[in-house]
Amino acid sequence: MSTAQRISLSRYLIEQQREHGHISAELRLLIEVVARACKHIAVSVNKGALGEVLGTAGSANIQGEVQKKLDVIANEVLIEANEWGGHLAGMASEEMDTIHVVPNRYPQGEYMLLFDPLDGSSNIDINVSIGTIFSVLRKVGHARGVSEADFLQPGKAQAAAGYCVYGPQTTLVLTVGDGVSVFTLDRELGSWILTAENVQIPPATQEFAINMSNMRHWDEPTRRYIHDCLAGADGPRGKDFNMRWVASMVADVHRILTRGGVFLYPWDTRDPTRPGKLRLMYEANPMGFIVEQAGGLASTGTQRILDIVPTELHQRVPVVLGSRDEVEAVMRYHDQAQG
Ligand SMILES: O=P(O)(O)OC[C@H]1O[C@](O)(COP(=O)(O)O)[C@@H](O)[C@@H]1O
Ligand SMILES: [Mg+2]
Ligand SMILES: [Mg+2]
Repeated sequence: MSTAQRISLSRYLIEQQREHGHISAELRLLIEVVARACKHIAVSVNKGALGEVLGTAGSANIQGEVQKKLDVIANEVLIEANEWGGHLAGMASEEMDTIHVVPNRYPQGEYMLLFDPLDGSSNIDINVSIGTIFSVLRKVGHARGVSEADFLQPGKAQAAAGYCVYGPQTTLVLTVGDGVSVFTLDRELGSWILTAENVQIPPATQEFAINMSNMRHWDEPTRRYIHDCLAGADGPRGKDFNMRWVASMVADVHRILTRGGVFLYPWDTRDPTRPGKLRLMYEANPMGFIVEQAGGLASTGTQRILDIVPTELHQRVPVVLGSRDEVEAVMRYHDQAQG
C-alpha cells in the first residue's frame, strides 16, 4: 500500500463524520482518544518482563478474579486518557466495581464508555495475543451526572464498538454502525492505518472455537452440537470441522472476522447460577455489534444478544457468535431441546 493510499484513523473518522454524517464530532474525538490509549497499552504489553508488567497485581476484581498487573495498568490508562476530554459522562470497566463518574472539574459529555481493559488475561504471561474491548453508549437526557442505571441499555443502542488485538501486529477493529473497519498500527509513524473496510464474515464455516475441557459441564444442546461437528463428514453435519481456542476472546473473534468460524462460551453447570463466563456490557455487546455489522450473528443460543435488556453492570451471558449459518445451526439445537 503506497503512502498516498494510506488512510489514517483520524481521516477515516472525519470522513465518517463529514461525508456520511454517521458520527458526531464528539464521538469522533472519543474514538480517537480510545485508540490513542490502546497505543499506550500496546507499548506496555510489548515490554513484557522488561517493563515489569507481567504477573499478578495482588488484588481481585468484583468478579472475584485475581487481577493481573496489566489489567490494572490498562484500566488506569483508559480512565486517565478519557476523563478530561469532555466527551464522556462516565465509564464502566471489568476491573471497577461500579461506574467512574467524570469529576466536576472536567466538562461532561453525552457519551458513556464501557471497556474490558485487558482481554485474555490468562495469556498475558505466556506471550499470546491479548486485547482491549470497548463499547460506547449515549447518555439519555442532558442533566449533569450519571448513574449505573444510565449504562443499562441493550447492545442495539451502542453508538460505537471496537477491540484492539495486541498480537504479532497491533490491530484496531471498529464499527460506528456503518460496517466494520480494520486499522493496523504503523509503529514507525505511530499511526493507525486503515487496512480493511466493510469486512464480511463468511456465512458458512467448518471451524468452531470452544473450551473443550468444559464439555462435561455443558448443556445438552451444546454437547449435541459439538458432538455432531466432531462426527465430521460421516456424521449428521456432513462435513469435517476444525477446532481453535486461543482463550483470548479478541483473538478468537478476530480470526472469525478474518476467515469465518463460530465462537461459543455457553452456560455450564460449574456454577448453574451464573448464565455464562463472558460479560454482557463490555464483552458480548461490543463483539456482538461488530459481528452483526460484519454480516454474522450473535446469540445466547436462544436470544439475540443485542436485544438483551441489562439488569446489572457486570452480568454474564452465554455467547454463540460468528458465521451466520453456523450460529443458526447452534440455535436449532437449542430450539430442538425446547421441543
Ligand atoms: O480460560 P477459559 O475458560 O478458556 O476462558 C477464556 C475466556 O475468558 C476470557 O479470558 C475472559 O476475559 P478476561 O481475560 O478479560 O477476563 C476471554 O478472553 C476468553 O474467551
Ligand atoms: Mg475479557
Ligand atoms: Mg479483562
